[in-house]
Amino acid sequence: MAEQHVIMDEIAIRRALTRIAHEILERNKGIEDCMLVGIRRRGVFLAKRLAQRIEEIENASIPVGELDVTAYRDDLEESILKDESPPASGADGAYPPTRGKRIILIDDVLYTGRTIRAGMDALMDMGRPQSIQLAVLVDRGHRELPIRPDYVGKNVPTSKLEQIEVTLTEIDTKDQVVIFQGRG
Ligand SMILES: O=P(O)(O)OC[C@H]1O[C@H](OP(=O)(O)OP(=O)(O)O)[C@H](O)[C@@H]1O
Ligand SMILES: O=c1cc[nH]c(=O)[nH]1
Repeated sequence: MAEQHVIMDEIAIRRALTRIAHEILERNKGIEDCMLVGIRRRGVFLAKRLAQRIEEIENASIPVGELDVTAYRDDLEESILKDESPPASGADGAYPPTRGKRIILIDDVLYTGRTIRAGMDALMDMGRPQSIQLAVLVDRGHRELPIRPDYVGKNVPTSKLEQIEVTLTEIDTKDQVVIFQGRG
């Protein structure tokens, strides 16, 4: 098995999310009209953790939505029909209203930017938001589209041969970010 290096442990992930929660509040001057939207799958858990921290800091709740970008990807042989799979849902399965919201889109890793492009298209199809901001736990560079994050847990310069893997306790054994040599 390829050698792995831990670049963020549980404590580092926790601190990064706490910092991002404060940055979101500072930039938006609170949470009015704000909504967190996590990209499935791990972005959703990060969004829920951020919502919890924001709630603790502000003593007010912020809506959380889930986004499945599969139908909007540009790397599928045959795109799944958009109306066959609903792109988004709230934490309780209901569609959250996105029109007019300041949306903070959340994902674990930002690489080429293609997932985020798909996410923005999905959001636009659901109703015109006031704005979209982007929060990621790790930015590893190598963008193929003009997309940049507003909030970053950790910038990790990488080669294209390396892989970043984020694991979260909600679905994995531990909270951790590792880097290893992949297939590029
Ligand atoms: O900027 P990009 O080049 O689009 O890469 C980033 C995406 O890649 C990963 O998802 P992946 O499709 O590998 O699936 P996973 O969530 O199951 O890991 C990651 O979770 C991001 O969503
Ligand atoms: O290294 C990478 C690239 C894209 N997505 C990941 O999760 N890791």
